[in-house]
Amino acid sequence: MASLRTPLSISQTPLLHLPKFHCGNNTNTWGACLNVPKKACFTHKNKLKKKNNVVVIKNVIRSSSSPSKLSFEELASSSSSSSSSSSLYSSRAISISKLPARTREKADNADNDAISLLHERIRREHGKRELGPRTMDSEEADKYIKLVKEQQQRGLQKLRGATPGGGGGFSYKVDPYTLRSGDYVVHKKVGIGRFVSIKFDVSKDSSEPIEYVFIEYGDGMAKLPVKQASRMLYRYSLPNETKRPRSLSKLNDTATWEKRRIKGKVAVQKMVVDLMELYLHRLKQKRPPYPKTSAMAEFASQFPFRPTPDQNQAFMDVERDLTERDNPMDRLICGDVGFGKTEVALRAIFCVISAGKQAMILAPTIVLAKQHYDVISERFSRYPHIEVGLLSRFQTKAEKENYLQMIKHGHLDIIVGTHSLLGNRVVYGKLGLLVVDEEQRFGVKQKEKIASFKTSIDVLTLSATPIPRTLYLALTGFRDASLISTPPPERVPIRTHLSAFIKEKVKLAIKHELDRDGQVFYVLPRIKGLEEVREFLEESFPNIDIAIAHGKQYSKQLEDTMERFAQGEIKILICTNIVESGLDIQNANTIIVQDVQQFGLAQLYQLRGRVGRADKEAHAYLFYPDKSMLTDQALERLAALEECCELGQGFQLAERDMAIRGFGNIFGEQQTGDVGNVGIDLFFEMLFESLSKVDEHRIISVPYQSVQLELNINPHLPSEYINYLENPIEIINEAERTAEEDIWSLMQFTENLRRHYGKEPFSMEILLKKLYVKRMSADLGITRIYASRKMVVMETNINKKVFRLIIDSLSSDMYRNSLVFEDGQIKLTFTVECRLISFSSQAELLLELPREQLLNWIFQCLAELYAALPALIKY
Ligand SMILES: Nc1ncnc2c1ncn2[C@@H]1O[C@H](COP(=O)(O)OP(=O)(O)OP(=O)(O)O)[C@@H](O)[C@H]1O
Repeated sequence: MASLRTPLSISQTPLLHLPKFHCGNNTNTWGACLNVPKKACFTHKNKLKKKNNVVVIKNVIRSSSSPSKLSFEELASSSSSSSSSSSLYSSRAISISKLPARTREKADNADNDAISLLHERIRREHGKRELGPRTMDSEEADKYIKLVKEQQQRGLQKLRGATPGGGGGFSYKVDPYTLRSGDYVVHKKVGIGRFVSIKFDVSKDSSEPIEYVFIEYGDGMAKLPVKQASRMLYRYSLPNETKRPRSLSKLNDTATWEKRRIKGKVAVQKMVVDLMELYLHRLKQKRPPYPKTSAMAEFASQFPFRPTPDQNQAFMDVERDLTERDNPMDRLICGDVGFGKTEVALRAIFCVISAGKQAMILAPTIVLAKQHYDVISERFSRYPHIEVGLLSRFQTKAEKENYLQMIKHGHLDIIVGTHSLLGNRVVYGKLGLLVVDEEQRFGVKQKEKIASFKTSIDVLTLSATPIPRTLYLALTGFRDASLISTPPPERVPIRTHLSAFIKEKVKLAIKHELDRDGQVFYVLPRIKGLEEVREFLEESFPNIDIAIAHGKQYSKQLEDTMERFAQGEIKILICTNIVESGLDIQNANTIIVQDVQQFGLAQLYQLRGRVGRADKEAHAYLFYPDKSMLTDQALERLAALEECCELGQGFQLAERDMAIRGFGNIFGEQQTGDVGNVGIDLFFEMLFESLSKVDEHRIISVPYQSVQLELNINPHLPSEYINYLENPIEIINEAERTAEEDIWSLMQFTENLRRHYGKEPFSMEILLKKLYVKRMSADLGITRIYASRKMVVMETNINKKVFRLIIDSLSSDMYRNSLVFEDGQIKLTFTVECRLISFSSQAELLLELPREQLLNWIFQCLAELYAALPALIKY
């Protein structure tokens, strides 16, 4: 007892200043300061200098028979019996979890110990995302995974014509005859090389010459029979991408490539898991389903056309999202221009506002917003109680203010507008649905704002040329998507004419349209040339009404012009791409685009889609100034547009666009690096492989308490440390409790402990490691760990495929070579480690090994295995 209470020598060390504690009446105090010997491993030198507070540390009340050293178990178990005494000093003592929350800091002088390294690694490899308590049970997870897989299959089928029931129909391999000299190619077994040529050559065992593909590698030339090459070669980058690999692989060093390939595979797997978890997170947001009413059926029956089968499917999908699911909808309606997406949105709006909520329609341009407003007002005209409002810059300040008030107080049911609706000044009383038209045309900040809506309200996105990422998400099944791939009946493909600009051609085209009493769009990439065109056209067609429209016009003027064009008074509209998306004027069936090379592919596709929206044959004339002035990229784009002239080719076009612009646009920086490692086609093959196996790579954690660690280690904590801890029992209990919670809580606990008491003594480190081992085991589905002869055996619920993936994720060859999986057990053989720890005995080594060393070894091994977790779906 005396030793417990004897303060440590003052002369030996600088003062240890810890936060000031006030003691309860029954606690013994040691006085104002406590000095700790320098050699005591738990001192925290750097901290000492910084802190100025004076410390009052309480002593633990213990009976005189208390041992000077307590084992962890003894401490923990004494907690219940000593709870009364514990309460004596716990009322004001600081619990570790209540300490200042600078939890991400490292303990200054504990940087290089195994626990700190594990923390660093977990933060690096698991990202900032903290897993938190898992609320999803296996059954729920199964349901979602099934959903994702179904969507994935539907998406793939629709987008690429894959056969149902499998990923068939895909081939990422390249046809060698399409390669150009200098193209980078990837051979799955050898790595990245540069295509040289295809030439006839004689093989070793035949005199007949056959065709070979010659590929240059870092250390020589390889030749591959064409047949084999078409099975083994992938493109490194897309045909129009100029991306170069860092280096060429070497024929004599396939191991380096193999490592790179496996690294790529694991990265892809992690990406899939990330997407999956994001998706699941969204699915966990709840809102009550909307009621399904007869009024909805009545509203639907007022649609003047017979819906196409794809429209019907989209109606059903959306209705199901709203009325059957209890989490907010985030659905993409992908349909080519003019295929009838608007009606899908209108029915969703009806459903939501019938339940007393508001709906907001966000359009990329004011012209389009106005059109939506007109269409909605017309479609809802039989429901006079439904208030529709358009918020636009055409309004005066007072009008705007009035609208904002109406929105806020829920007096407007449907609000249409541009991005101004996303501003902070707009306060919604009871917003239930957001419809976003052409999301890709909004800026980054606006997209972020839109994304922030998605967790709380239903969002429906309409898109004709989906941005690559959207397309990709839809394709992978992580976003709900309905595809409208068939046009309304009687639609005729738009005839596209691409040529150099000739005034006569322009005149002829316009005359043809005017002769059939139609209207013409004349589009330029900039405002500057509009007047010049007007002069030319007024000269050519003196009796025809011609007007100019662009975004910089005085708002009222623009509104009037658009109105008059919609009414058919104006026959030729000379404009910028303000008419780009969504505008639906059925009588305008000729569009002329001058300086076509200055538009993006998706833009052009949209522009072309302004015509041919009824049953008349429509024409799109795309003029460039002179072919010699076009860049290769521009030519490629235009050729793509001319090729995709059939109805419904918007998706192919989006893909082409994606190829032209490069994959950096779809993936984040990290993924771009991963793509760079293995090349785009192999990356995609891996991606789809990983997606199709998303349900196989699941890890099912086990309860922490069910993990049996049969190592028989119960180290005793030195009495100095016990005394030094202001509340050892509570601290020890808290350690166990945080370990039981999750790894992040345990990490936080350890860091706080170190921050306040310095690096722990060896025996405490061992105790902590036991907790980490149990925590990591529980997360990895390991239920029992024991030593058997030369092995450590870990009984687990994982399957062979998961084990394979874990092994692929390991960064250390040593563990890769010493781990095997057999009959539900991961076995860690001793031989490799044996060298490391210089043990020579051959038999029963593990039993002879110091227990602490064995624990360290297991700790390190689990830390390695743990790095694979981000690549696994966790439940
Ligand atoms: N099933 C149908 N049969 C005939 N016409 C239809 C059908 N569905 C919609 N339409 C009409 O086709 C035109 C284009 O429809 P809508 O504006 O909904 O297309 P969209 O997919 O939104 O096109 P965009 O991407 O250009 O905005 C509209 O005039 C609409 O009334």
